[in-house]
Amino acid sequence: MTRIGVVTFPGTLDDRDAARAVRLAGGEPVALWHADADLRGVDAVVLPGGFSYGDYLRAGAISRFAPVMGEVVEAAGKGMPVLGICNGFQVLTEAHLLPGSMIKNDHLHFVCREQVLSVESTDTAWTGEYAAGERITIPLKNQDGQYVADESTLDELEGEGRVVFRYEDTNPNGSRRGIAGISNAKGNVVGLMPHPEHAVEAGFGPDGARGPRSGTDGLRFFTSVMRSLVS
Ligand SMILES: NC(=O)CC[C@H](N)C(=O)O
Repeated sequence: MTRIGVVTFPGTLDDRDAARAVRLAGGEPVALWHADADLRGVDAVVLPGGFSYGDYLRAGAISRFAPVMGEVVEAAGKGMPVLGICNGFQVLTEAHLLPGSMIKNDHLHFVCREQVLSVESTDTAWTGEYAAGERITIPLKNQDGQYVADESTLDELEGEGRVVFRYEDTNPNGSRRGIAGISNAKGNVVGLMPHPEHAVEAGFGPDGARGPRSGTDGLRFFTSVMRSLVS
């Protein structure tokens, strides 16, 4: 069975939902602690959402120095799939596994909504089971969700097909070019602000009466990575 590590930092709050998403997708979740010095032989890693180290200094800025992150950076460099969700995305930018930064939402308020995204790239370890251009609805909840990078970095991301998700219908936080998620050049590392792990079970995720898969648009992140590991 595919073993997917879920990292808990002090202040993480979505680790249990991430572990549950892994289980519902057919994988085995493995709890990793921020102070761990090894990844316990996992096949992939999820950095979940929350307020690691209280978002002090800057969201993700302290977590980046946690012992487990040294292992995650090394494994990611060797091609291990890594997914950063919300605070996890913030950690990935702070750790320089992904370019750019997350700053306060442009309206300066916390945002909590069901967010429509377009899947712009299916060429990553975490999105292979989506259709290019597909619209999905998953929850978004954060205060530091505005993705920023300089123009040349944004052009490079667009040119290399590394914009993985874009906000649809509305830009909820002022992110440059409506970017909701990006990948590294190899496509094994993906970060996004909205939360796929909160939309994995019918009746609990965003509903919207959109048919039989309603509320489960996030599940294919986790089935995609398992498929990418066996193929
Ligand atoms: N949901 C989350 O992971 C929150 C992320 C981060 N602490 C923020 O508020 O921006």
